[in-house]
Amino acid sequence: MAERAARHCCLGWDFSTQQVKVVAVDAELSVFYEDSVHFDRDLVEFGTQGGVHVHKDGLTVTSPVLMWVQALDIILEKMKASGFDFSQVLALSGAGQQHGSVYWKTGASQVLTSLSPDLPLREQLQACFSISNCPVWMDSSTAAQCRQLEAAVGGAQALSRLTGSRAYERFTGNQIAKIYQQNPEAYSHTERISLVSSFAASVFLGSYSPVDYSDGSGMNLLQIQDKVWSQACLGACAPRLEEKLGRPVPSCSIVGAISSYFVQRYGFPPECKVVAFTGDNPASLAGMRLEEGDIAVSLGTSDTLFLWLQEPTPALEGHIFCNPVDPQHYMALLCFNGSLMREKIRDESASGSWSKFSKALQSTEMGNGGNLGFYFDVMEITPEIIGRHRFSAENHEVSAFPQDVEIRALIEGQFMAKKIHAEALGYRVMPKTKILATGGASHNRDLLQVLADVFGAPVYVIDTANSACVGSAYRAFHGLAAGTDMPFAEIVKLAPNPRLVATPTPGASQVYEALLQRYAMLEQRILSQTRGPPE
Ligand SMILES: Nc1ncnc2c1ncn2[C@@H]1O[C@H](COP(=O)(O)OP(=O)(O)O)[C@@H](O)[C@H]1O
Ligand SMILES: O=C(CO)[C@@H](O)[C@H](O)COP(=O)(O)O
Repeated sequence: MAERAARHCCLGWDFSTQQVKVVAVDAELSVFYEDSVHFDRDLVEFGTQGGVHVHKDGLTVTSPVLMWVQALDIILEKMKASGFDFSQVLALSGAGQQHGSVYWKTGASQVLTSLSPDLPLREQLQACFSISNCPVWMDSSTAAQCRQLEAAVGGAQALSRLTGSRAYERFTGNQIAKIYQQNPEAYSHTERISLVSSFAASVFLGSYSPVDYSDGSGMNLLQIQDKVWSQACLGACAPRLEEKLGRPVPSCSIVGAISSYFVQRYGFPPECKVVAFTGDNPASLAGMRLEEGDIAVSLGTSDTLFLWLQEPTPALEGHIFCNPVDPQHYMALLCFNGSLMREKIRDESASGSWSKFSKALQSTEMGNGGNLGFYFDVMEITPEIIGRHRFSAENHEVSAFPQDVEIRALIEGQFMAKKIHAEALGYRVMPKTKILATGGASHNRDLLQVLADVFGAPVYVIDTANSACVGSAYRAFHGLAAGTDMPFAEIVKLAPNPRLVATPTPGASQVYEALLQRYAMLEQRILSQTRGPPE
């Protein structure tokens, strides 16, 4: 058999809600290997749906930490079986679903540093966690802790100025506060708290990895301008929290060399560097190489919309994070529920088939004959609305739509909400605006056509929908150049340009101008009905 040519590369990982994914990117920035392990399908023994367990209260949402560990075992074994040459890996980095937290039990660091290469990780790490089911970003059970945190720092606006966001239920500080209040024993037996991103980095390092500034901005604990933990926030959440979190680091830091476990078991070179892992949205920003004026839309388990910002402008809606590739800058992010609702409507109205779902989008007209819908089976994040609400062209609430109309109402509604809330943050579509789409649903061209029509801007994709993985591999290359002051844009200048996949249909702006106004008005109507009169 011909010898495979050596191909130096960096690996990019993504520990997202529904799967663990990896890509290998070579020195010319070409992706030459991609793999994934899907939690529901490949790890059925954990019994997750969409990668999570929704608890009886409908608010608490967790994922088993050992499922993530075992997924890593499986994907590495798959790579080995395919003949992947680990000896060529110069560096690796990765991403994690944001806000989720992992609780390492006292003594776990000892286990991490002395893993035997003869055994899988799952067998050796199973006693290492004081909480086996980790709170994840879909959890909305910490309203009480959010109010406590805001009160402690002088209100929602003050917290937003400090940490980039008002208190959000899914943000890690509030989740830690709940664990401390409801399970103080487990909290006191915890020696380290990681984000999903820094947990994954810790496994590769064989010791605790610090949290990076960008993912750390999703905790309601980090002062985003000073890049230090806020003592007021730490104190409001739980005692001795600073020592359990460790010191945060710039996102492009090399946090160490890979653990000898991976060298001996898989053949990584001992000098392979681990670059700080970050959140999946910050990693996607890196993978999509955003430019000023562009807007990125990630259509994954969650839908997110993000922008590069020079200056932070924290508000009561949306989030400001430290920028993952430029320590002087920031990014804005809005988060919405995404694919799980699309899948539900696909199952109900398109017999579970994406191609029938697409046909419904093709056979219905822009503007849907004036029919509008809001579909939130679980509490929406931006804004907080629950339930399904359908309106006729005359703004009368109706109980059902024909199947095709239902599908278009869902997709137009999801995209109109994104445009309205991005504009509330000050974003404006400009003549040179590009929309960069990524995530699993960006495979669907009919869906991207609606996105182009609603926003009135062209939609582009990069060659893989896994921008968080690709961005992680790019960040690993950037980490290798640390110390040379090489800007990230210089590192990725050879990367393939995004491809145009949809341009606005003529007449779209007239149709959606009116519809957007109605959507915003109806959204306010639903909000005032569900929230009741102002206090
Ligand atoms: N053709 C398609 N049309 C619409 N959605 C799709 C299509 N193919 C996959 N998806 C959606 O992509 C989702 C997974 O997206 P992905 O970005 O990989 O998720 P995550 O990174 O959050 O685990 C699936 O839940 C599925 O609903
Ligand atoms: O909560 C947020 C962002 O604030 C989510 O975007 C999570 O980061 C989950 O990401 P996916 O698994 O959907 O990519």
